[in-house]
Amino acid sequence: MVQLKDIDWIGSTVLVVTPFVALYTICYVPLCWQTAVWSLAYYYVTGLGITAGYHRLWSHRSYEASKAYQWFMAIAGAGAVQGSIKWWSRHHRAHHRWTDTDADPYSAHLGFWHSHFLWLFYTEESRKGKGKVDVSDLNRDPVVMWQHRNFVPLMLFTAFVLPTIVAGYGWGDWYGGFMWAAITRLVVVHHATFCVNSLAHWLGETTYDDRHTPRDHFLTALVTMGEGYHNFHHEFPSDFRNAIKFWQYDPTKWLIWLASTVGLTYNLNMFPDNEIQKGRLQMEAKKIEALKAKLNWGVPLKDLPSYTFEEFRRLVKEENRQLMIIEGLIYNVEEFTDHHPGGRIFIKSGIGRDMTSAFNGGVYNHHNAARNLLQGFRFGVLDGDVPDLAKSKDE
Ligand code: HEM
Repeated sequence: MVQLKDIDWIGSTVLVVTPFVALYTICYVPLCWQTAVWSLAYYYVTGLGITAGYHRLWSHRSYEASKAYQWFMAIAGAGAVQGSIKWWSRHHRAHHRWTDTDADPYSAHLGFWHSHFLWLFYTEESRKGKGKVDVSDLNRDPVVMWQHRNFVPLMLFTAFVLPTIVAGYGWGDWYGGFMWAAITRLVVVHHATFCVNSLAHWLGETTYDDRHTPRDHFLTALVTMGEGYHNFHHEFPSDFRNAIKFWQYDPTKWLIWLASTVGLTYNLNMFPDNEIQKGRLQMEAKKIEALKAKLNWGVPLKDLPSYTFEEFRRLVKEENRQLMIIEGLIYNVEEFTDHHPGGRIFIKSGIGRDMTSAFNGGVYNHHNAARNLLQGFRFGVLDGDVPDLAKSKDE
């Protein structure tokens, strides 16, 4: 049960109030084209600061980067108002290590809205002791520690002051700059990032592993700058990519790769393709097995009774059973005689005999359809050999 003292009142107020301000902006604040372009551009800058910087560089160390790139990402990410790199990465590593458990800060098992943003309402105190992870590398990182120490003024400047003064000095739209490029842009970046923890655990395919909730979906990728191939990401978190196909939307990967062509990023980590394909095929095989289980494949061989040839003949002669032998198995064709696509006569001629040769080309080489049908007619397993006289002739 959540107690009042467990609530982080400042963070919660910001999270609740900003969407209403954004709604007011959309309805009543005029938007000129320069501010529209700037808001969109700054949305990408701050969003990529989170996905390429906070997430793939610092939380997962999936690639390395020059100092200039690191400073840029640390400053850009601060403008997304999602805590410092150190704070963010600690929670994110806990999320990966303890996915879907009580120690997962944004466990999808606690509901869509909990994983989307309600988890942020709880104070640090109430989360203490849960999901411990190693962040010693971050503590040693000078860029990360500088950003952590100076986070509040840096965040206020990059999230609110910078977008406003660019629009103000640039084309005289101080009010629009603040309402659109600062507040509304921030709300969109917030909820886009939050979708990685909520939507990406609800919508789509479990392409590589279905033991946990992360899923792959194009729509989530679209709103999260490519982070929507989340099943892949949880399976191979050290890979700098989230999408591995060229046609899948992953602008974060494109940026990291582009930066590598001019030396700003390097050592881009990719999980061996052989292992990726293994995971994918295992899941495909599982899906096929589930589909197979829905079909009737006949009585399993191990459950069939055994009959000697003499017992088989007695059943045919004395009890008038419509049985024939094909490849060591006895089939009851009683119901099938009148439906045989090859005609009644051929089936009748096989009763009480071994028709292996005729069935397999001696008379007609049957297709898969016939072999599948046969499974439904299983009657028993033949114990021993068939006398030559009872075998079909090729005619
Ligand atoms: C229970 C056993 C059998 C089953 C389930 C079965 C099933 C079928 C099926 C589904 C076809 C359609 C084509 C295909 O799928 O290959 C077919 C065609 C045919 N079957 Fe059978 N069959 C059986 C036994 C036999 C036997 C013992 C003979 C011969 C002695 C025979 C002779 C033929 C011939 C000649 C055709 C071709 C018909 C045509 O296309 O004109 N079948 N059978």
